[in-house]
Amino acid sequence: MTASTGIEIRTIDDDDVPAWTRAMHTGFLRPPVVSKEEVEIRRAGMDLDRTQGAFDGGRCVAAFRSFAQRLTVPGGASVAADAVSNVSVSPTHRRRGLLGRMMTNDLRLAKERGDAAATLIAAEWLIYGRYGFGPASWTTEWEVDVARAGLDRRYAGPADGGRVDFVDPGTARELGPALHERLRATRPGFVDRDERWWRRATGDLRPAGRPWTEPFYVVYRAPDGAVDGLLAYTAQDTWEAKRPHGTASVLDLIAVSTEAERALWHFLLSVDWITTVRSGFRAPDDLLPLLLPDPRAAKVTTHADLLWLRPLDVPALLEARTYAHPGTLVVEIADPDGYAGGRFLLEAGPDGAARCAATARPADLALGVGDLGALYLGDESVVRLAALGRVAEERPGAAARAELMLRTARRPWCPDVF
Ligand SMILES: CC(=O)SCCNC(=O)CCNC(=O)[C@H](O)C(C)(C)COP(=O)(O)OP(=O)(O)OC[C@H]1O[C@@H](n2cnc3c(N)ncnc32)[C@H](O)[C@@H]1OP(=O)(O)O
Repeated sequence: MTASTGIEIRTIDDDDVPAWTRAMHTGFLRPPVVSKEEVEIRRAGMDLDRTQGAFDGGRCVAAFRSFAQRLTVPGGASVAADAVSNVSVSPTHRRRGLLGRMMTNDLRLAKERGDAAATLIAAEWLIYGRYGFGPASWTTEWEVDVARAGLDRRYAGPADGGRVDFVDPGTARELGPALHERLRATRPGFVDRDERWWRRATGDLRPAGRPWTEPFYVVYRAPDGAVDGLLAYTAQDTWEAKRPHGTASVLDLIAVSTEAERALWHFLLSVDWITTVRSGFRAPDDLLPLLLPDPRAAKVTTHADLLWLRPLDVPALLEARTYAHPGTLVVEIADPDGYAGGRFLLEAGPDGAARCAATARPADLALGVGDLGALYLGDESVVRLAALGRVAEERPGAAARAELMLRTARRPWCPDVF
């Protein structure tokens, strides 16, 4: 095995973008071809100061980049996060520490910038724990057997006076951002979507070399005319022995009210010729199964971790969110990388707001920084981690108390893969 010492890691410049993109494709098992058009599209979305490449004798063999992100936390505030993406090391150069070197550089700069946390969507479970990331939100995908669901097949639209309409991609691009912002302000785990996100999702920016299938876009308007829901889906038209066996796959379904959510799911589940609906990656406690008369018609096809979170500033993080129960807690955080370690006093008031600062008081709980990442959005159970020996209960009863404070009524959900 060759050491990584002869390999230069540096931020890239404009001339490196084609080679960097090729290196990324190589690690992601995509054909190692890069068109001029793809370079232009990618370049426009990259912050070169935050884009690293590894170069072996001038050849780019690894890619890594990060970007500024807002992450919604329990209570609806958002924190500045360092979103890590496009991590790819060529198979010829794997396991020589290249990812480790690029991650170290990136986290150091994120800490210097004052980001509260780093985030990523992990390709594999075993990669990122060593860098202090923990799985902070999970996702579930269902496949609904429409015939079994028991919904009224005579459905002719929302009964609440609202309406459901198809819109063209341009209208989806116009209406989507404001709707998403309304939802993002209420749902922990959501991350911001920029203009590029909407342009890509609506076919206005198409990465070269990958086929584009125009989705159907549907909006739900409440009785007062407000756009409260947006659905994007593709459909596959399949027949067997003169019987329709179509599948609809949800790309995005965002809604700010139960009525909107119900209307959009009911609409999709009543489209003629569609016998199977794939939900896409939803929150594990999504309403979908329980909207069906027979929830067993919705079969779980994926249940997995999605958003991983690496705390960088514990007081900033713990003060940004709210708490379901008032209380005080002293947590001792171990962070071998030195960014977020220490002992902190968290004091949550009856209004849910909290103060947090370093303290010399004895710890109630001791845990690693990655486990704080897993607990932060309220999804993981302190008691469960204590049972596993990952949270040490230094004061009897502290785990149960922390559980009451940290858990959220609805589970956090990140609908975006970045
Ligand atoms: C946020 C994202 O973009 S997720 C996408 C990640 N990319 C991919 O999965 C694409 C295919 N894989 C790759 O590109 C690479 O193998 C990477 C990026 C996963 C790892 O890069 P490498 O440069 O090989 O990692 P590096 O050598 O720094 O590994 C550091 C440690 O992590 C371990 N590790 C790295 N990847 C994995 C893995 N997939 N599974 C288990 N352990 C891993 C290494 O064994 C090493 O452990 P050690 O220090 O105990 O020996």
